[in-house]
Amino acid sequence: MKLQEEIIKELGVKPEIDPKEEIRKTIDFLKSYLKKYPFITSFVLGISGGQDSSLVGRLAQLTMEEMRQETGNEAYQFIAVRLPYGVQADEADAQRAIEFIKPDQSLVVNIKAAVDGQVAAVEAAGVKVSDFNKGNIKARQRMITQYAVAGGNQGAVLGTDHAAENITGFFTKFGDGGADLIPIFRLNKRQGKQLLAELGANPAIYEKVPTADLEDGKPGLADEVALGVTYQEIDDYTEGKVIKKEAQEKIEQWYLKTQHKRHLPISIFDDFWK
Ligand SMILES: Nc1ncnc2c1ncn2[C@@H]1O[C@H](COP(=O)(O)OP(=O)(O)OC[C@H]2O[C@@H]([n+]3cccc(C(=O)O)c3)[C@H](O)[C@@H]2O)[C@@H](O)[C@H]1O
Ligand SMILES: Nc1ncnc2c1ncn2[C@@H]1O[C@H](COP(=O)(O)OP(=O)(O)OP(=O)(O)O)[C@@H](O)[C@H]1O
Ligand SMILES: [Mg+2]
Repeated sequence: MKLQEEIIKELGVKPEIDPKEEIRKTIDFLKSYLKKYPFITSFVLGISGGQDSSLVGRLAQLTMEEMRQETGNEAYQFIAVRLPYGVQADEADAQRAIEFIKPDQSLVVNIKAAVDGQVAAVEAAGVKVSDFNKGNIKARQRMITQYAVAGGNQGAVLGTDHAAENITGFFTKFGDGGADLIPIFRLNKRQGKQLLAELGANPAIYEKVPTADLEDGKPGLADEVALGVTYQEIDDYTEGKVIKKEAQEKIEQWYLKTQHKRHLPISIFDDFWK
């Protein structure tokens, strides 16, 4: 099988989707998980103001509303967590996302003291921490925080991993890659936008330039610049289309280099827990 076909099969991407159907499928997936494990009563997710956490956050909120209605159990709650490092330059975008999600609960945990403390401790041991490496520490600190919130709320941590990010391994291993359930795994970036439009999101939410925003020295660095390939090219590739040779090579290089990262969290395609 051609590598492109193998990757598409592994990621489970469809060339075309019905957004309504995918919304239903995602909510049903999350609900069936909660029904299987009734001691989990909350979902926890960091909200950055970007596309992916806006989508997963809203889907999680809708899931909890349906769970409360069906069971009468008010303990079912979605907890949105703002996780700025100091003051977030695009805080207004994060607030716009919170307004769209309408989470049952919304918390703010500033990760700066923890990240700076961790960097200082490692450097005191003689290991220089680059700005890039510190960026991954930020992502892992966000993971630690989300698990702390889940731990205090009988919760599970959601992740925003999706096909257009998973394919290039563009996430921090055990950072934003560390989660319990990844509800939009199988969708590419443009399909995520279709779901947000169907959910009535302000287009500014899904037109925002995707950024990991992890490096102090490169604020708001666009994913597409960091990757050297566009989401349009990645999305086309995951839909089985023929794309420019250089872009194809770049995507496949990223895929092969990051194979070690594609493990663990439970997706809609896992059935061992059913
Ligand atoms: N072949 C291999 N087999 C087993 N393990 C391997 C390995 N190669 C590296 N490793 C391990 O993996 C580590 C490197 O992986 P990792 O720490 O993830 O670091 P790395 O992949 O180098 O960097 C993460 C990338 O993801 C981007 N990111 C992160 C977070 C969020 C977003 C976003 O879009 O929001 C993007 C970030 O900007 C950066 O470009 C190494 O330190 C090593 O421990
Ligand atoms: N500043 C932040 N505050 C809270 N959570 C964050 C923050 N930065 C990153 N995260 C978490 O890490 C995840 C990965 O970041 P990523 O940039 O891939 O997603 P996004 O910001 O939601 O969307 P986009 O990729 O379009 O920027 C986010 O979905 C979110 O859960
Ligand atoms: Mg982002």
